[in-house]
Amino acid sequence: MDNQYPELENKNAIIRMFHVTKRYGAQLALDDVSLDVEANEFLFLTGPSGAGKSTLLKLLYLADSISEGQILLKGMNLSRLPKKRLPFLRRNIGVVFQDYKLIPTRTVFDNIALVMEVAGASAKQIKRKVGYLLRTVDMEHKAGAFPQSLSGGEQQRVAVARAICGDPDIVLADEPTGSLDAESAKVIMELLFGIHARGATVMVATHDEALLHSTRRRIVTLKQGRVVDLGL
Ligand SMILES: Nc1ncnc2c1ncn2[C@@H]1O[C@H](COP(=O)(O)OP(=O)(O)OP(=O)(O)O)[C@@H](O)[C@H]1O
Repeated sequence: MDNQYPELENKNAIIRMFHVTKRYGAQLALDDVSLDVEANEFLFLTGPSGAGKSTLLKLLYLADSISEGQILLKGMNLSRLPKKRLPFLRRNIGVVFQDYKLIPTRTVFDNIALVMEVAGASAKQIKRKVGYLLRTVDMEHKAGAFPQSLSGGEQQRVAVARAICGDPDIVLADEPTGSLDAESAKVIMELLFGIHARGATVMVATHDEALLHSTRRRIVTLKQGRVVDLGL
């Protein structure tokens, strides 16, 4: 394992952040964040607007690079990862965004199938898996529809199916219920709890006070880029 901090060895952690700082120009988005996430944990990330929640998730799904510090994902140091290993690592991470980010020119079926297509799965494998996922998120009847014809809750159900299509070990969700009504939000959270129950590590960034009050799971709180409560 490419671990610069052997004194902090934690064999159960699937995500390890050590003194991570992220700057956008002069703006400090994350400030000396250290955080371990255990394999198969379900964890909430919260904090006021601008606290750094999206930035933290972005660093984990490799959409942005860190300014200082280290991140180990499944024991791999992201700063030292050869570029050719990036696609492999990305396939192990499913991402759900607040604004769904479905591809407008592809059908529901094809949006979900994309991850498997890229990974080189056969048409038969794709049909079986996407069919199963469509049933799981109760969207079988909309397989041929295009995203713009769906409600927000339906689009988010498709986005969750897409996120888990490649059987990722880690699912990162950034305000997945932020633009949904209470009933749709509940469905999305149940899907995420289901993914967790099947073995994935799940991190959910949210402002949703009702959700946070009703949970007994770990809540990590950020404020102005710093972790102010590890929720342990
Ligand atoms: N691409 C960027 N360029 C410049 N500044 C950025 C960029 N992305 C984020 N920031 C800044 O970094 C800080 C953290 O932003 P971030 O989006 O991570 O917060 P957040 O906790 O997710 O907020 P919200 O709950 O409003 O989504 C903010 O001050 C933001 O303005």
